[in-house]
Amino acid sequence: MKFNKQKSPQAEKEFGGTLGATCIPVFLPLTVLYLLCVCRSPVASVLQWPPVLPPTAQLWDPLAPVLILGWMALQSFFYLLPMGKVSEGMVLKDGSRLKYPINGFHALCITAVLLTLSLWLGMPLGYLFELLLPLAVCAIGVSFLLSLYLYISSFWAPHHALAQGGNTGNPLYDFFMGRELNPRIGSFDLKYFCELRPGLIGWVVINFGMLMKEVELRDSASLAMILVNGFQLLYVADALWNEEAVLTTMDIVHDGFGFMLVFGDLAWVPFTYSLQAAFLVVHPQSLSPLGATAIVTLNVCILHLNICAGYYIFRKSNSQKNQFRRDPTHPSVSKLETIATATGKRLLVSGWWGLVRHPNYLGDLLMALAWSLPCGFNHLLPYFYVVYFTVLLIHREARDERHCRAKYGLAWDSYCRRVPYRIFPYIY
Ligand SMILES: NC(=O)C1=CN([C@@H]2O[C@H](COP(=O)(O)OP(=O)(O)OC[C@H]3O[C@@H](n4cnc5c(N)ncnc54)[C@H](OP(=O)(O)O)[C@@H]3O)[C@@H](O)[C@H]2O)C=CC1
Ligand SMILES: CC(C)=CCC[C@@H](C)[C@H]1CC=C2C3=C(CC[C@@]21C)[C@@]1(C)CC[C@H](O)C(C)(C)[C@@H]1CC3
Repeated sequence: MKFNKQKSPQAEKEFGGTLGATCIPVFLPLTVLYLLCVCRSPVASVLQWPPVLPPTAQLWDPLAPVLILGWMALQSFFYLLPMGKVSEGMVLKDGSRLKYPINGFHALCITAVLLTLSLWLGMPLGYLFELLLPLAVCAIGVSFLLSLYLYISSFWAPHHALAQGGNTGNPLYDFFMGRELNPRIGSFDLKYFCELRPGLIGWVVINFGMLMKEVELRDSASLAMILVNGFQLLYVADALWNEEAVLTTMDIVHDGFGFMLVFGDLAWVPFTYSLQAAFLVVHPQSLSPLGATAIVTLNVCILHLNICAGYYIFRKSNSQKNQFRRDPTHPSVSKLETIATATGKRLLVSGWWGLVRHPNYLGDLLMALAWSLPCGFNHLLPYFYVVYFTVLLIHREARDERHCRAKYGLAWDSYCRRVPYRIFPYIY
């Protein structure tokens, strides 16, 4: 294959352009380490000054690289096992479609069996709490190395395999955004694998490790810890159960595979999304009889908020769009009102996608809130996820809006007139 230095015509750079692409890879890894330190400090205040810094000895453990590389190898092995069906992705620029194994849920189940077995063999899973910082350091290191490999190898990819946004010719920006859309080693799809396997399953394993640490320290798991573990396990199991739907998301269809996604998948998700569980290990929510009644009532409300409101909206809207994009004639979506676009694709303007322009973000945000509430109201740290996620989704919605306006032009404008609110009905 020949060396490809061709650039795509690029209107405007995203994420703050070259400056953003230079600062974010420094700032975000430090944020992960900082949050992990804050969460185990007694005060657990993100606003604490001077900030809590870890002694260098706490950043490294020789076990960490073994665990991270072993984990990646184990999940790659599950990915390659001939289990589950094979599905096709969306049509690519050259008219072809890639094939993807749909066996993520199998991988989660086998991981659960292995975890149970290791518990039975007496492995101290609670030790993951002590290892969090060195594991995060290694995951960050792996993210940099993998992104570098992806950047270099993308020069051998054919021009039609490059992502629209990540080949501007500016090395820092392209390294950050990702040049190639679907980098593969043989039939092994690196982006699809990283998006759903090592980080997402790693997140629930870390959560479970925090639960075991709590059992070690206080002989039983708290209600708050059980709720956080349960909600987040539901989220991850749902993502893997509906794995096929990820093939119509922005990450797979539009974004290149560069540092932003690699680091997001391998380091950011497992180590910041598990902050609530790690926080609860050091900051248990004490329960007086009155407090217990209030907490149980609150938790019933949280359960409803998470499962009935958040999860329902999130799942239904994602599945509706996925079904529509795969087969608009399917009985579950064929009666929905749509508008035509010049590209031949249609846009849904009724059903969930007629409520707001991103109903799936609304559901996701409601769930995010439900994950933090069990941690009480005395600290900001457990609410980090809600704050970060709101910012991420508002920014993501704006990016998607720009892409869709460029793709669909006037049809997108008429969709916006029909469905004026972006995420929150009557608010935003
Ligand atoms: N937990 C986390 O950290 C994160 C979770 N998420 C979740 O991932 C899920 C996927 O999100 P994301 O990939 O951002 O975006 P979407 O899955 O919403 O995909 C956006 C695309 O959907 C298509 N689309 C938009 N409107 C319509 C319509 N009316 N009718 C038909 N198709 C439409 C367009 O693509 P086209 O027309 O080309 O098909 C658009 O580019 C969401 O639930 C989100 O909450 C996202 C980011 C982080
Ligand atoms: C701050 C930073 C580095 C941001 C990078 C963003 C990534 C963390 C997220 C971009 C899109 C994501 C998705 C999920 C996880 C977070 C990232 C990678 C997702 C896999 C979570 C589970 C959901 O069910 C999902 C499959 C819909 C979702 C897809 C998008």
